[in-house]
Amino acid sequence: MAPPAVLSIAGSDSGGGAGIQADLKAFARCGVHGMTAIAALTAQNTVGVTGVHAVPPEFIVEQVKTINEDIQIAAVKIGMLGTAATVRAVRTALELLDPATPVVIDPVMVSESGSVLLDDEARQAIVEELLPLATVITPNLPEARVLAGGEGDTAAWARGGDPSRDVEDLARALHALGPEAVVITGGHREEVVDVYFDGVHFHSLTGERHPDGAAHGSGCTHSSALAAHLALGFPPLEAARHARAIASEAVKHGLRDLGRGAGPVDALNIAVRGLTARQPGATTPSNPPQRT
Ligand SMILES: Nc1ncnc2c1ncn2[C@@H]1O[C@H](COP(=O)(O)OP(=O)(O)OP(=O)(O)O)[C@@H](O)[C@H]1O
Ligand SMILES: Cc1ncc(CO)c(N)n1
Repeated sequence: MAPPAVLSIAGSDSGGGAGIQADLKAFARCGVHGMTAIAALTAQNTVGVTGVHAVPPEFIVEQVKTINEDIQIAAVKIGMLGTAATVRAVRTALELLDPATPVVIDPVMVSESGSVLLDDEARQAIVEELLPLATVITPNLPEARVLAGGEGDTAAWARGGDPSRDVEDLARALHALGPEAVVITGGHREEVVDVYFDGVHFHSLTGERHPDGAAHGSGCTHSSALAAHLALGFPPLEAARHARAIASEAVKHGLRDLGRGAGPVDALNIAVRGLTARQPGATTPSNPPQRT
């Protein structure tokens, strides 16, 4: 039987650390088939983002429509969108799907390197058009502060929003915007604790902190792993626990030395697997693929 197929609607990170590229690695890590509708292109490396190129809204819808005509979409993860026109296209695309499809929204605003990835009109459009359709939303703490209305613009992210609101207060405010559950991720806190709120109960999702890891793409990995676990049939709280553990492990194995800036997470532990393959005596494929 084919594994569940999970769709990421998100931006491309040309450096391979975050965005669609991280999502596909997280899907593979979780044992689901990954599919993509690319919503924006970034020219990006570990140091920063030098350019963003929007995808025509009709083509975002077409990517989702074409997948949906052929393959059963078991869950959707939504990442970087960039503009309000893109947000509206994603809303149109979601309306094509079975309404029971779980939707995880990672409201990406700023890259690890500090570049703004969402304009202010788009932030408002996410609140109005997408959050009410979400099964789970996964803002980090500064994104939660901005979405909950403590600050007027996305650039406020860099200032950390309004620090006077505690995490539970923020989770309540975000839940009131319509998602079934809220996970405020903890990568930006002293203790890396993800806070889960389903409208009734709070849960603290704890685990080790890896201060020496590499965290570019941790949020993308987390939201994709969460969507994958919903597709695999886990209830949202359990899916959030697995997602925290997988993101944390990906940070621990992160490729610190890859570039000059914030190194990417490594959900597949590629570095170690590469070393293993280069060990003397390691098995080589008996039938290597032929170049044609
Ligand atoms: N240093 C760390 N050690 C362990 N787990 C971590 C660490 N940093 C982040 N995580 C985990 O990674 C997940 C993503 O959290 P984070 O708050 O870093 O997202 P983000 O800021 O959106 O990420 P991104 O860098 O992609 O923008 C969470 O489950 C968080 O607990
Ligand atoms: C494309 C893309 N999506 C998300 C993030 C957030 O890490 C990023 N830096 N780039």
